[in-house]
Amino acid sequence: MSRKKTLKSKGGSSSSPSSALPPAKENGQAGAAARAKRGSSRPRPELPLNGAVLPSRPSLSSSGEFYDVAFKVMLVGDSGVGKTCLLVRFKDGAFLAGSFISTVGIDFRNKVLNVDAVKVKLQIWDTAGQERFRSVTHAYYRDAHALLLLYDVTNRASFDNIQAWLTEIHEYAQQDVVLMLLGNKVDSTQDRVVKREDGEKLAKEYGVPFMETSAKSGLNVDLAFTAIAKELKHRSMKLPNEPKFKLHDYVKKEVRGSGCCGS
Ligand SMILES: Nc1nc2c(ncn2[C@@H]2O[C@H](COP(=O)(O)OP(=O)(O)OP(=O)(O)O)[C@@H](O)[C@H]2O)c(=O)[nH]1
Ligand SMILES: [Mg+2]
Repeated sequence: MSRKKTLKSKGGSSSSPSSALPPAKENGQAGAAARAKRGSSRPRPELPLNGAVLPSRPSLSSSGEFYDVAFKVMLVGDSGVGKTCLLVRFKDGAFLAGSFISTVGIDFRNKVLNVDAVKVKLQIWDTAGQERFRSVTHAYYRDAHALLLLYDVTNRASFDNIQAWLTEIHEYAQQDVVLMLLGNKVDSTQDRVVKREDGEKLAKEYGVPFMETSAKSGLNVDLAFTAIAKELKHRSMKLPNEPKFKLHDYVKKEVRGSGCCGS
């Protein structure tokens, strides 16, 4: 993808609730991609854009779990950075070792988290990083409440492409989308080519929270999704006297380093 230094300003964000949400089955697969490819109707709306805030009347997800509020999170970044593995680690607590199977189009998984006694359902969309699927994923940005943007610390090009991804996000996503930068594969210490400080510097430049992760070891994986869930929950359900949740501060406090001593 081409690299652009400056972010383009967006010509007004649409907040129509005709959001791209999944078909009835719990873990969507090719159906969503096929629909997007056909350019026909996007997945059936299910949640309003600000989340389904119904604390007094919990909803039942298709997996049979109750939830109070639901949000859509998208994983984006170059092919091979570990988006699918990150999602599988978070959802199933396992690592997909072995040969790399690139995602085709788009896929999703649901997970319900307990955030301050509120059940938050995250509907997590795993996009294909390959350039040829870019037009498919563009169609889904608009309805995302949060984006996790990944690069691979063992692949310099994936880091260099972050600015281009940010340009794309600025162009297609909602202006107030919650964004977090993740440097994945920190377990591969021998192959690391992107220093933690480089990731921190870039994140600071763009004002986004940052952490390094490993889908293989599980480092910071739950934290990344929990932090997003907390931010979204607080945004949609803030009580009058409740202090504002500060995502940056929370991440700084909770993040674990990849070194020996959890620094
Ligand atoms: N060492 C290590 N390898 C990882 C990690 N995460 C993913 N991988 C490996 O990296 C390769 C790509 O992982 P995927 O999760 O499929 O990458 P992706 O970002 O989903 O790629 P696309 O679907 O093409 O966009 C696989 O061989 C994984 O086993 C990690 O944290 N550490
Ligand atoms: Mg994938």
